[in-house]
Amino acid sequence: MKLLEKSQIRSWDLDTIDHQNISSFDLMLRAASVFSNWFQSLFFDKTRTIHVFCGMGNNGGDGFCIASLLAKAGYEVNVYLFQFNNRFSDDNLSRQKEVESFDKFEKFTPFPLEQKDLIIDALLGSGINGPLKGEYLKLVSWLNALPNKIISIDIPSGMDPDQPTSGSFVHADHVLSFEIPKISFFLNENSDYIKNWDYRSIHLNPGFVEDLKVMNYLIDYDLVKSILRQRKATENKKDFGFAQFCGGSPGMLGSVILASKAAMRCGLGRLAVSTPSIYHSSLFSSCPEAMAQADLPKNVSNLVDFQLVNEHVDAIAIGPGLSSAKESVRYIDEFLKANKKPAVLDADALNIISRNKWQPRIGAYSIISPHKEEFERLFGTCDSHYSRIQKQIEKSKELNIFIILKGAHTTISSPDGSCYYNNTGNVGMGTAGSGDVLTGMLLSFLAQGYTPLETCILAVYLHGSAGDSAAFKYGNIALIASDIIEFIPSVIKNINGK
Ligand SMILES: NC(=O)C1=CN([C@@H]2O[C@H](COP(=O)(O)OP(=O)(O)OC[C@H]3O[C@@H](n4cnc5c(N)ncnc54)[C@H](OP(=O)(O)O)[C@@H]3O)[C@@H](O)[C@H]2O)[C@@H](O)CC1
Ligand SMILES: [K+]
Repeated sequence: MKLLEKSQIRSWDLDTIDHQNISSFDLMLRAASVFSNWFQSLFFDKTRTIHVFCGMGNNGGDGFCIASLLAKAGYEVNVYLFQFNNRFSDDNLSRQKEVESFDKFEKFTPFPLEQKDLIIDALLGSGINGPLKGEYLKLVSWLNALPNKIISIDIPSGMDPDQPTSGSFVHADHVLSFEIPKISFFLNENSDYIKNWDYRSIHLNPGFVEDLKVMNYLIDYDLVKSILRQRKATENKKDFGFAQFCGGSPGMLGSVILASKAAMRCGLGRLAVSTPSIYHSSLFSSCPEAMAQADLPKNVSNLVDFQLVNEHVDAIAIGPGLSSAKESVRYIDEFLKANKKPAVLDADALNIISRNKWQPRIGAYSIISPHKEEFERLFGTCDSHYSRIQKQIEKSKELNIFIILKGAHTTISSPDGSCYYNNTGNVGMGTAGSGDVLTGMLLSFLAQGYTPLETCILAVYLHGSAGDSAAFKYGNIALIASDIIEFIPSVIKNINGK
């Protein structure tokens, strides 16, 4: 799904008014009806009073319109207008006439509310320009200290739709965004405050967004479904890719097993594993589907000759459990020199690259999947998660690589400067081996012939979804990496139908 910046949302709004021959006044009614239906499906108990807090722009106009619809639906509704200057939007002024009465505040003073009552936040929407000022600040601090449930229209008031908010904003319990979610819903800076959000279409002109160039996307079910291929009955294992996984070192076998199993569960045809031979029997007992790489003449510490590998495999993943021993450094050096195949680099491969400043040697269109610490070792420290994402995009362009920055909302950056936000996954996945499972999934899709971008999208989304299913069964405290693998089959089957 395309994620639009606030200026683009505004243009979409105007384009719809133009193309659908609808007035902005009527478009507001459409949005208010959508909100009101959604609200009634969630909060059907009509014994609680609803307090609608309206600002002076169109978000406030939505508030008046929604208050009138909810009153007609039988709710007890109180409306408040916060008029901190004289610049009303036209539609706001018109919609004020639809409610029987409202209290007006030119300066904010606190007033009592019953704890069980609900608050609808219609103070400010996507028209925000800069941090909250003056009376709004006092009002929002008061709202945030109340025990009442707050439901925001379009966006929590004060929140910047495109980037982290430098001031304060309403800490909403629920948000209904119009048409599409806002970019800022996926920023780590906001994740403690934006838990229950949803979006509903208000039927803005679809043609506008089809042609619109955007730099931000949300990875959603429809996108993943459109990428995941159906198999033909006549295909066989040779059609599903041959992958090479290189990793493991003394004491570090687990990552090899987790990655291998995850790779096979994502539909890989054949998998060869390069790992020290002392581990081959353990690997076979845990993942009999994998082949272990025999000792080859030029092996470094029982690893593999990349020139030779390149002739046979469709993709390589390298790094998990490799250690940063001298032999592993030589191994990565060899790999960077010789590899010609689509590749995934993770864990110790990234640590070795950052220590030796080999970043410019990473092959074009490779995928790297660092977590925050690995990322900062590679590219330097950042003072916020948002600035880390900006650097991620910049480095993808500069190095011509795909970067998966793992975290609460994993982001994928592509060499063309676009950024994909993921919304699956949970805190329970921050556990040993979870990243190895992702590496195995990436390797699998890459070897099956998906493009690097498709590979990143599929693996990141499905990894998070499998983690969500695992957390549903085991809880996010008990969840371990093997549980994620347990649920890969069902999440793929749910999407692909096969
Ligand atoms: N997209 C769509 O298709 C549709 C959108 N719709 C709705 O329109 C909403 C957008 O409406 P909008 O553009 O009128 O702006 P809005 O958010 O009400 O804010 C403007 C007010 O905020 C004030 N203000 C600004 N910054 C401030 C600050 N830092 N601190 C304090 N005040 C600040 C500003 O004051 P001023 O700058 O004039 O001093 C002005 O009074 C959108 O969110 C959605 O709800 C639907 O009705 C129909 C379909
Ligand atoms: K709002």
